[in-house]
Amino acid sequence: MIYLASQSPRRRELLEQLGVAFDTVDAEIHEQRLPQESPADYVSRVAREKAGAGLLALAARPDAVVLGADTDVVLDGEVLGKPSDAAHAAELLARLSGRTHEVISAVWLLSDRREERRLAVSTVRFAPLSGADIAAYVATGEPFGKAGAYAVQGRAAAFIERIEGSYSGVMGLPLHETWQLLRNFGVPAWSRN
Ligand SMILES: Cc1cn([C@H]2C[C@H](O)[C@@H](COP(=O)(O)OP(=O)(O)OP(=O)(O)O)O2)c(=O)[nH]c1=O
Repeated sequence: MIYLASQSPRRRELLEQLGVAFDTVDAEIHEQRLPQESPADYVSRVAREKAGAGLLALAARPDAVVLGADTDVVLDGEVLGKPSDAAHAAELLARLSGRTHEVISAVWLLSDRREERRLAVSTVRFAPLSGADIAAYVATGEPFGKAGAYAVQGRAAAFIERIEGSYSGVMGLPLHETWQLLRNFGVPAWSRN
């Protein structure tokens, strides 16, 4: 049985899109980048810790395969994270304005016998935004709970000139990479009715 170690409704929807039967498991972990840790290493570690916490919580089920994922926005080597309030959201969006940034998504599959990871790195180009654009977007409430203070699948689509990489990865779960991992673990996608 597959378990998604995530509270994110977006990840649930994305995994449903693959047609895989799964359940969710609670896996709250503390997310903090270590000194000297690269953004990709950080995102990967957090995703693995989520999956590991899920596996631990399911110790009673030896057949469990747990999926953990993490997504972050990286600009000039800095991990932007989620906005703490409206002013922080506006500040993050002003930094992304007119520039290209990276979105790193890591996905891990863990069982008590094996573990495997895939990473999806995408580049996203934002149009130059005015102060009014940013204020209007923050007022929608959409930036909250999102890495980099925007949602590609929401109204921020209006700001995005170009994406290269994995659209589902930018949303939070890179589906091609997830499908590859599931196959390697012997879980057929499209298995759900
Ligand atoms: C860049 C971007 C991020 N996001 C979201 C995806 C992730 O849910 C969130 C990044 O935070 P994460 O820490 O990756 O995930 P989460 O806290 O939402 O969920 P959980 O830890 O329970 O799995 O930002 C979008 O929805 N759209 C986007 O365009």
